[in-house]
Amino acid sequence: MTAAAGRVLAAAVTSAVDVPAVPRCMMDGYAVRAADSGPRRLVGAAYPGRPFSGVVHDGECVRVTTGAALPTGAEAVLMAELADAAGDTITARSAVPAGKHVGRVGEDVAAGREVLPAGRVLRPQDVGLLASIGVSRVDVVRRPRVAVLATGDELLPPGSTPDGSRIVDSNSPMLAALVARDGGDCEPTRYLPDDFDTTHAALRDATADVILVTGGTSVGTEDHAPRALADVGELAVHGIGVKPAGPTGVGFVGGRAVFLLPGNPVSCLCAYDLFAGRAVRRLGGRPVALPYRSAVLPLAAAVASAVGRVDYVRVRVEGGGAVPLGGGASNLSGAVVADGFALVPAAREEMAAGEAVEVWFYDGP
Ligand SMILES: Nc1nc2c(c(=O)[nH]1)N[C@H]1C(S)=C(S)[C@@H](COP(=O)(O)OP(=O)(O)OC[C@H]3O[C@@H](n4cnc5c(N)ncnc54)[C@H](O)[C@@H]3O)O[C@H]1N2
Ligand code: MOO
Repeated sequence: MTAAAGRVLAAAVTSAVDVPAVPRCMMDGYAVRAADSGPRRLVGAAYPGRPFSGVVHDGECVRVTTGAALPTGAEAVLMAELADAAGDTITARSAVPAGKHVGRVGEDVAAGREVLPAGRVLRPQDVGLLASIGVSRVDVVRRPRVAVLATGDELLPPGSTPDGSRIVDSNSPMLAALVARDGGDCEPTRYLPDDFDTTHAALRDATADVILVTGGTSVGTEDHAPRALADVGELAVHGIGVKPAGPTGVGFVGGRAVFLLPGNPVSCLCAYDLFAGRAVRRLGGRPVALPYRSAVLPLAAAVASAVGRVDYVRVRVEGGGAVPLGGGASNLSGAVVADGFALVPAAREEMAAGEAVEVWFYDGP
């Protein structure tokens, strides 16, 4: 069942049983009849899993520990600290009303109650609760499989040292971490040279639910992905009013969603978060909205934008304000020092210092 934590429940779970199944003692002490007063004779003991087999009558009591089934006939538990024991005679220092320190049947979970709805992302305590009602297997939504096709003759796989004009692929490990966060599973990255036929074949042969292509999305002579996708499937969108991430493309091959993510690492991050991540989350049964907590903060400085374009602005939070950071789309360090990002709406040409802006925090929900 531990493996179910973090997964999305496919169907609601209803409890077939009461928890607890019997009235239980909530304190260490003595199980007594409430109407009874005066000294009581100790007639036995009950422990969790080892109930008292007799019946408690007036003038009697049974030693109990927390979690023991309340013995038949008993109505309350007298806490050990409130009792004086002299041999087998137990005297209460104060009255014990019926029901005192007794957990009722089904007080945790009543039989017939829906304990977890479909679509729930299972938390550790959910898994524990499922175990407590005797459920050892649940149906969960399959994790979407995601293929990453990293294009570029210049790329060296992670683990390499940058070598002159050859750079180390930073997009794939970042995407694998983003996909894992969103409940998907990335296949090992496929490295593709800047070549139309290879890109075309890789798109045609991919079997994953979602295909992420990084690099080669723009209009350069070596940018083959848009044409390859248009030829092998459908290029529904190419070029969006978002900066960075302008060359992003979206399409399909044989019913699989394909996202063309720009090679510049910050653009890749932005395009994944604003577009591809939604598909991964949706296919895995999770909420599609950005998985980031947000807060409305005043901008510490003006931000220039353009009408018709959404700007993805990395910000640091300082003194309660959002400080816009510079740094281009090719410099991932800008997104590393940022606490989060703000989006300048398409209708705005700029945002002024002091204006309230919604900041999405990279650190998560
Ligand atoms: N004439 C134009 N040139 C460019 C335009 C444009 O509209 N007209 N758009 C610019 C924008 S915006 C971006 S973003 C980039 C998009 O480039 P591509 O998606 O075609 O990506 P590449 O050219 O292959 O690479 C860009 C840049 O990113 C580096 N890169 C690529 N893959 C990775 C990776 N896996 N890990 C790390 N870095 C990677 C690559 O080496 C390049 O430096 O195009 C502009 N040009
Ligand atoms: O997507 Mo590009 O990053 O605007 O340079």
